[in-house]
Amino acid sequence: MATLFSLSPSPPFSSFLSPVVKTSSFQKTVHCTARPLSVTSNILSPEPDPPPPAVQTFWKWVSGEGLISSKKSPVKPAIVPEGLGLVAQRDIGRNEVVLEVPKKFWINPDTVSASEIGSVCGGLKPWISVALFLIREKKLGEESMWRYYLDILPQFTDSTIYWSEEELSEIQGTQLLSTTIGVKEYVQSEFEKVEEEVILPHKKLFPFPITCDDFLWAFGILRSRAFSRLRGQNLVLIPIADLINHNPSITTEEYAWEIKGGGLFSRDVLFSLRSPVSVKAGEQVMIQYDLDKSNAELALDYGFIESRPERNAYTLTLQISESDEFFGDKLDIAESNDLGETAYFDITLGQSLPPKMIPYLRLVALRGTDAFLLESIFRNAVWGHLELPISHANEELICQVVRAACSSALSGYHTSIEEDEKLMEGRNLDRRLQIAVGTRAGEKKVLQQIDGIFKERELELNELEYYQERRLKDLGLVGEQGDIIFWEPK
Ligand SMILES: C[S@@+](CC[C@H](N)C(=O)[O-])C[C@H]1O[C@@H](n2cnc3c(N)ncnc32)[C@H](O)[C@@H]1O
Repeated sequence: MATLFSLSPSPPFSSFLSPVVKTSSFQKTVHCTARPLSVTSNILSPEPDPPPPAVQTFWKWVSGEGLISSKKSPVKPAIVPEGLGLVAQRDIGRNEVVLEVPKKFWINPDTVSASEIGSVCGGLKPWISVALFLIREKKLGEESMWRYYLDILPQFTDSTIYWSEEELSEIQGTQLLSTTIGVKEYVQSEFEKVEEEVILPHKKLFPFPITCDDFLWAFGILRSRAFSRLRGQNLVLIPIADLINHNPSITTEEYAWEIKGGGLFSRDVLFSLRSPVSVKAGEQVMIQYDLDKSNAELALDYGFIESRPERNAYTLTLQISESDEFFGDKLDIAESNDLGETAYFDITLGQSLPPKMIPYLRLVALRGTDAFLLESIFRNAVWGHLELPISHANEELICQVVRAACSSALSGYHTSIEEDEKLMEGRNLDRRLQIAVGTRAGEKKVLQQIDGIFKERELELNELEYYQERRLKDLGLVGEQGDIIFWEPK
C-alpha cells in the first residue's frame, strides 16, 4: 500500500536564492567574540559598544567612496544582538528611505563579468560566478577593492549548513536535516564542477587554493544576504544594506527595498532601502525578510527561527508510481491540473490542507472498480469528481496511507513534542539547539495535525457521500431517504 505514494522526508531544495533578502547570523571574525543573539527588543542600550575596528574602517570606506554620507545618513552600522545591524542616528519615519546604494557598489553577475575573471565565468550559473568572485576577492586581501566589505562579512552563521555532526544530530528525522544534507551535497557537486572546469585550468587567475569550505562560505553569504525580487536583479549583494536584520514583529507584506532610477533621463540606478516602521534614534532599523518562509527555510538560509505557529510547516511529497497500471492516465490528469508525477504540498500548522492535495491523493489511489473515472470520456470532468469522495475504498486508502506515512515520519524523531517543549521552557538554550528544538517540535506538530485530519476522516467514512450515490442522485434515482428507486415497467 505504501508504494502507492510516498511521503518523502525532504522537500525539494528550492532553486538558488528564493525570494527576499537572504541573510544569516554569525559570529563574524571581525566582530568580537560570541554575542548573545536572543532578539527580545530592538532598543539598544544608551551607550552602545563602539563598532569593532573593521566596521569602523568599512564605514570610513563607504563614506570616503561617496557610497553614503556618514554625517547625513539616517543609519550607521553597530553591534546589535543579531550580529551587526543598522542603527538609527535620528528618529526615522515609517517608510522613510534609510539607505540608497549606487549600482557601482553592488556585487552581482555583471560585477563578475566586468572583473578579471569575467572571461572565464561566462557560462556559469549566476550564484557560482558571484561565489567565485567573493572567494577570490577575499583571498586577494589587500589587493581587493572590496576588502573592507569582505572584512566585515561573517565567517559563518547559525545556518544548519555550518552545523557540526553533533549539532545536526539534534535535528535527526527532520525535513530540515534532509534539506541541509541535500544542499551541502549540491554545493559540493557544484564546487567539484567549477574546480575542474574553471579554477584548476586558470591557475593564473586563481593562484591560491580554493576549497569546498570556501565555496560553502560563499554559498551561505549569498543565501543569507543577497537581495532578490528586484527589477532585473535576481542575485545581488548590496554592501551596507545587507546589514539590515529581520524583525519578526514587522509583518508588512510590502518590500522594504526597490531599485530606483535607470529611466531615460534618470540619475544613477540606486538600491533603496526603507524602514517599514518608525524608529527612534538609537534603535535598530529592521525589516521583515520573508513572511512566506517556514522555520526550516529560515534556519537553513539565515540561522534563526521564529516562534509564530504559522512558521511551522511540513512538505508532503506525493507521487504517482511509475508501476501504477494507470500511470499514463493519472499523469495526464495531474498535468491538466498543473501537477505532475510528483507533487509537493506545503502544510502549515493551524491551516487547512492545500486545496489540490486531497484530489491528488484520490487520483493517486484510484484503482479497481473506481478506475473507470480515468477513461478519456471523463477527462474534462474527472478533477471535479476527485474534489469529492470517490468511494469508501478510495477514501479509506488515502487515510490509511497518509496516516501510516505520518506515523513513520514521527517515529524518525528522537524526542517527543513534550520533551522539546520542556527544553524550550528552560532558559539559555544554545542558539543552534534552540533552532533544532523549535524546528523539530514544529514539524512534529504539523505531522500530528495531518494525522488528526485523516483520523477524523476515517471515522466519517461511513457517512460520506461517494461518487455512485451522487451520480444516482443527479439522475434522480435516489429517493429522499437515500433508497434507490428502481425503474419498474408499468
Ligand atoms: C543580512 S545579514 C544581517 C547582518 C548580520 N546581522 C551581520 O552581522 O552581518 C542576516 C543575518 O543576520 C542575522 N540575523 C538577522 N536577523 C536576525 C534575527 N531576527 N535573529 C537572529 N539573527 C538575525 C542572521 O545571522 C542572518 O543570517
